[in-house]
Amino acid sequence: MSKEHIVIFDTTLRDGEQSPGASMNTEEKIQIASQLEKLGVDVIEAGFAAASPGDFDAIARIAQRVKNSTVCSLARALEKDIKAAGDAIAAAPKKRIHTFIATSPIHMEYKLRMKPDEVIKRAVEAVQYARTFVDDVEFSLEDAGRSEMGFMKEIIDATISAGAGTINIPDTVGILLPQEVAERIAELKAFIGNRAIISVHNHNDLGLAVANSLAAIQSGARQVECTINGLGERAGNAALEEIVMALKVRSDVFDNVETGINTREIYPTSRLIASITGIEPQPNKAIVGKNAFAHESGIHQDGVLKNKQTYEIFAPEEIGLDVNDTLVLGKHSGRAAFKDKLEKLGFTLDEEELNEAFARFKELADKKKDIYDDDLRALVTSQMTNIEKTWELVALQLMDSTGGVPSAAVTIRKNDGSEVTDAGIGDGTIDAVFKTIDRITGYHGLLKDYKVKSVSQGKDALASVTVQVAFNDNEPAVIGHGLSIDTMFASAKAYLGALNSYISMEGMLKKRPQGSGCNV
Ligand SMILES: CC(=O)SCCNC(=O)CCNC(=O)[C@H](O)C(C)(C)COP(=O)(O)OP(=O)(O)OC[C@H]1O[C@@H](n2cnc3c(N)ncnc32)[C@H](O)[C@@H]1OP(=O)(O)O
Ligand SMILES: CC(C)C(=O)C(=O)O
Repeated sequence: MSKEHIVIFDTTLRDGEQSPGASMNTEEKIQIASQLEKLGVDVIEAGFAAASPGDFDAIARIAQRVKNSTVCSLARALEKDIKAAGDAIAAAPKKRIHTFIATSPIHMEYKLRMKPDEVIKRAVEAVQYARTFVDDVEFSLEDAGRSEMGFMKEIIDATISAGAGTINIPDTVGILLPQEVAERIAELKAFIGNRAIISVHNHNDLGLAVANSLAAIQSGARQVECTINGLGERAGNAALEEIVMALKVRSDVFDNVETGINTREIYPTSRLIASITGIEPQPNKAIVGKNAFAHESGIHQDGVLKNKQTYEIFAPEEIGLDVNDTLVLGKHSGRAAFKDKLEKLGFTLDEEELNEAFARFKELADKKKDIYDDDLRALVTSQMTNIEKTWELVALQLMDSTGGVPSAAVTIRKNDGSEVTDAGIGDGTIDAVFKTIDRITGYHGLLKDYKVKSVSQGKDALASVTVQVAFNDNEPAVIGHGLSIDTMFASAKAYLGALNSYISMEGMLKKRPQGSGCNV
């Protein structure tokens, strides 16, 4: 019996980016899109072209780069959004416009302030206009989970006739239970038949997004929208890795369907997203959490030592988690091993990028005894943020004593080659560093958030610092990342990263809510 294909529609770069703090810059998005293509996703929702010039640019560049997956942009049911989407994806060999409008009574009355008839008319016009750009148009009934069945059928009928090939039934607020999803999708499948592919897009507000997606597949949905690590607005979306592995591990139940996902790329993709967004999956997260294959208790360990299957329902290798990876990188490693390792971790670098990363790896290996995979991920992802370095940290000297006044001497280099040194005091050492940088650069930053985490293991672990700084009262905070084995050095780099990002986007900031800068 030939199996039916489940279209895996990844929206990490669109809905995933709607997770607070998950904004990614263009270079990072391109890297992620390439990895999603390697993972084998059918559709990459690369962003919302009308949202900002930065989003448009990222989608356009992904459209030029990605060859095997369909590149998609979201668009409201508005001419200007659809035009932006169509223009942004124009270069892609396979392209889709995804247009949507809300269909629930509460959204139509209070948010859109439109009558149901107007909503249908707008949806039809949107789909027809989208078809002037592409053959592949998806229409979503936003808040379908709270929409009336009769009205959904009416708008679905009209939009299929207007040219939509995929009809998406999102549970936008994550309110449905698996049984309800199963019944609703079965009824819509009977209504739609083979006129369009039924898709689902489930949010995780009650922790049911994956269960609901699987229930939908059992009722006839043939596209699932999902994100890596379950990122997404509020409590997130259905996690791609959980859906795909559930389909695979329980192929006895899902015996009539298959996906095109190369499951061995799941773990590298998850790590790439975590290191770029700084959002780690919770340790007990299914499939990709740090503890997903850890056996802590004696009885379990005993069982696993005798036969792994006593407590493991699939082998970690199936998701590309190589527990026996014996390739150890250190100061004596060469380019070949380095490149091979990066490829295993999901990075595809061109020659110039590889040379730069290799030089930085050697510098790190001189300072640090053990280089872990997470060190390499941090090293490469920080390099990918192609923000022009207007200011670069050269040296940092700190003085702090109990009861004394913390002070910092900072030397930074401007992009014209000139170096400036100054010293200042502050309420703490970090405050002293940031204030001194302000004095030298002439900017005044207000620190909104400061986070430090250890990237790998051991006393010489890399410190990764993320700051959010507002450089102007009227503008939102800018993100900066810094990486060093010294926490204060990493902090200064993160602050300069945010400043460099702010300077490079000064003109654009009024349109774009958040930037991301990185200094290593
Ligand atoms: C369920 C989802 O996840 S939908 C995707 C959500 N993602 C985003 O919103 C991220 C990108 N968004 C943005 O950058 C901005 O909201 C923009 C650029 C799209 C719009 O910005 P603004 O023009 O300032 O509008 P704002 O965001 O304040 O309000 C949204 C407007 O779109 C309207 N709208 C919402 N959905 C739709 C739709 N599907 N079709 C048509 N109009 C819509 C709202 O009714 C509201 O209109 P109003 O201003 O006439 O009341
Ligand atoms: C635009 C749609 C698909 C969406 O993100 C939602 O309804 O949650």
